[in-house]
Amino acid sequence: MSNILTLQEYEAIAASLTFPSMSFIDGAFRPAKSGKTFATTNPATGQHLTDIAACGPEDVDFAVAKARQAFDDGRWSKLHPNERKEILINLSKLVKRNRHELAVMESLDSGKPISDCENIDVDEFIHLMNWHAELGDKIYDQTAPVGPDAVSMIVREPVGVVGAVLPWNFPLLMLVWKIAPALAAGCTMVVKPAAQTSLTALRIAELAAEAGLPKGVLNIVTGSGAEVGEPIGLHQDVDMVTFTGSTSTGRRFLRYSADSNMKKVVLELGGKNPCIVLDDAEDIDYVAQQVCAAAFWNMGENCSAGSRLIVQSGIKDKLLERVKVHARSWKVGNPLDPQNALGAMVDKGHFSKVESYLTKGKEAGYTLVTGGESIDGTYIQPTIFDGVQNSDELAQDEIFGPILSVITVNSFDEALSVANDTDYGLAASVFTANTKKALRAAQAIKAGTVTVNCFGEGDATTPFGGYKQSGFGGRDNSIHAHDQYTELKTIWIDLNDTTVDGSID
Ligand SMILES: NC(=O)C1=CN([C@@H]2O[C@H](COP(=O)(O)OP(=O)(O)OC[C@H]3O[C@@H](n4cnc5c(N)ncnc54)[C@H](O)[C@@H]3O)[C@@H](O)[C@H]2O)C=CC1
Ligand code: BAL
Repeated sequence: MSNILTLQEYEAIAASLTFPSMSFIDGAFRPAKSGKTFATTNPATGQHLTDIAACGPEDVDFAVAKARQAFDDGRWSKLHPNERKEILINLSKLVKRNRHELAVMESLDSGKPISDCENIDVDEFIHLMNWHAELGDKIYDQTAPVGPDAVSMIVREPVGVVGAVLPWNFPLLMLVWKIAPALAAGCTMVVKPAAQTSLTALRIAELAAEAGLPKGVLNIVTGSGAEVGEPIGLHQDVDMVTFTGSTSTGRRFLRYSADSNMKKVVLELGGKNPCIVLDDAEDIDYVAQQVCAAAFWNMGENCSAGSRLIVQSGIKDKLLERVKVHARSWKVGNPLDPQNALGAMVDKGHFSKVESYLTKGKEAGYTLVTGGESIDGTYIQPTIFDGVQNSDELAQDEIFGPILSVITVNSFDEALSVANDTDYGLAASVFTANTKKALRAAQAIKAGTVTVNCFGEGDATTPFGGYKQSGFGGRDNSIHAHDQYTELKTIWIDLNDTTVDGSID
């Protein structure tokens, strides 16, 4: 069943929305202790949406204290797993009930196309919250094979207070990737959404309270990276940080940990992901469609975007013809119009960054296959440059926009070597009719996810994260995400009936 409404219906919802504007700490909306605010605008129209609490270190201290109290007194961590499950499933139901409001809020705040907000961000939120809620009371601990004279239990315990620092490209999705497994494991949380896109996280916290989540368990602190992200990273009473964002900011979290309490750090970082198409790939039209999805989905504002097309010379011309046709069918414009597949870039700063690569591509003299223009200082056309060398800036930098670089290779081995010639290692796709080559490629490519004859990121059941400078310390999604929010404890019981003086009882 389609959840998509008409443009007019979305505009009516947009006109009726009230936007949350304060941080959510200890079960209540609160202004920043300093009283400061910052404006949040709709990147597609420039319309002012609301002023949001510009929190600082003192608000982080307050939120961490409340999360610590909520963890230590066991109101969540010691609740029966079954009861935690019920509350998280209630939250999932409430999101479903409010799905259109959340989808519109997400689209207005981020510039993302409404059809994606509905069919991906909101739908996945509902699914992932349910999936992890259901997992929470189905994970068994273990005993170790220690022989007849002892019993050794290996038990999982929630890590404690988890800080989550989020990006702006998938505000709802990255929120649920972090909070669903962490809450299901029994942790309490202090979450910092990206300053550009704080609205839906605040609304989710409100819905979580309505679902029965106890006070202090999920706290949302709004503000900048320097004023909120850094104090979370450096906090002595935060036990773990999970971060999704740029590799340079991820690096800082390792330093914050080293400079504070050696908190556990999990980083999901950038990518410059290869999409390999070999000469023997079948169904070229489908391959072209997938190449475009990899490059242009979410305006290319996607860590797993397939932004390097590594194509074997024998199939290249035929493939590019079809890729060009598909790229031109991706309509760009008003994010609230369900007909549009690409919306606005998230803000002016990011728009300028991406636009500068259009200029660089033209100045470098690459062949412009399609696109190449920005629109209204807001949108970027799906763009393809052919003739790029893998060592060039366009092929090495994470542009985070709808710009595809085409790199031509002459052999399978060259394709693999070019694919791995990057600092990143998040995702890759390979298209070939030869199963052995597909598996050899999947083994050889240093990336956390390799898809064969399709583009994708896996699903709730599969771990997501990176090799090399794309990730560190763990994986989002799947049972492995749950693991990262727990500590392993060994409990050893000696069964020998010996007393202190060595005699048998
Ligand atoms: N892997 C991914 O999913 C993402 C990658 N990026 C990449 O990063 C580039 C820059 O985008 P940004 O928004 O600047 O990314 P960023 O990595 O700086 O921002 C992500 C989060 O980190 C916070 N943050 C920023 N500086 C911080 C600091 N010093 N200490 C603690 N937290 C801090 C931000 O407020 C935001 O919540 C993009 O063009 C893109 O290439 C951006 C967002 C997501
Ligand atoms: N592609 C989902 C994760 C991310 O872009 O950050």
